[in-house]
Amino acid sequence: MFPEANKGYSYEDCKATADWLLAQTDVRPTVGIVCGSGLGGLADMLKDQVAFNYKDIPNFPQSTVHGHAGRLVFGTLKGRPCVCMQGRFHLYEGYPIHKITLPIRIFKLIGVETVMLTNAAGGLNQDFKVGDIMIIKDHLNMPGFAGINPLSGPNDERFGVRFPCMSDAYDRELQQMAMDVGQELGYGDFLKEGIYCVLGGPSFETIAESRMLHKLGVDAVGMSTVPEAIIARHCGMRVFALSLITNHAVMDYDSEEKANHEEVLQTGKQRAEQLERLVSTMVTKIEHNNNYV
Ligand SMILES: O=P(O)(O)O[C@@H]1C[C@H](O)[C@@H](CO)O1
Ligand SMILES: Nc1nc2[nH]cnc2c(=O)[nH]1
Repeated sequence: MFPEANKGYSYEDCKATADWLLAQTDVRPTVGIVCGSGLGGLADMLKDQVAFNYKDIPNFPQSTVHGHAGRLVFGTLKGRPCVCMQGRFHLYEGYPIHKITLPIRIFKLIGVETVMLTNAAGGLNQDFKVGDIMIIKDHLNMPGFAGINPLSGPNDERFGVRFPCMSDAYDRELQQMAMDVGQELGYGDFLKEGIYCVLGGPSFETIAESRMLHKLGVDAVGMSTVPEAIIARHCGMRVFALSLITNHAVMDYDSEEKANHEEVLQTGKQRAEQLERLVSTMVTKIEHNNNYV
């Protein structure tokens, strides 16, 4: 009934990868973090690290993008057991969507309860500045409009239901926590919230595309995160996501600005410290069983 290409990984495949990882480390993470472009420094915050190169993990794809190291790092963050993807996978790398999101199901099977996704994105909201951190409150899944959804194909109820709700994709308590922590840390001036739109990439947006997305109410545009959020919600994990606004999406034919990956990585470096502090402080406040203390 379903074409072979749409089948993805079976529950047993995912379990085999999860069991392989659990046999190599005593760390039992309840928080899983995904580092966006240029944001891999988040993984370096973990203490007592046990790290695996993606090429050594059964079933894992390889990172092909500059700024994505390709390591899965286990460790503790201020005493809390965490796992961190230092590098993620994107549709434009040529991977089928099921492969991109495989690590999120592995997170679930090793005991992760809360997923924290980070990305680099182009700002469409005219009030946003380069260097702003946007807490994602909702998304537009553009590839999904064309049927490219990580849940397409047969559904395995051991992960979740056939038709998962997405109106609560981004946990409101965690959004509030991020705002509170950001205020406490003095980040009020550059902490924003908004709607993220995923496109397939790798080409950046034309002016017409950026204008269209802006009219649709999109605040930031990127090439990731949404498939991961869908898979995480499908299997019942809480999701928090943020975008670092690394560049302005060009919306004016007179503009000299040109989006480029070097600028994206450079902005990541400039905001790395604050982003790391925001995420690590949040982790210390996320208690086992997803309570916010
Ligand atoms: O992995 P993220 O979404 O942070 O990466 C963004 C999108 C492209 O991969 C790249 C463009 O510079 O950054
Ligand atoms: N699609 C898209 N992805 C990005 N990642 C970082 N900046 C951008 C951008 O301007 N557009």
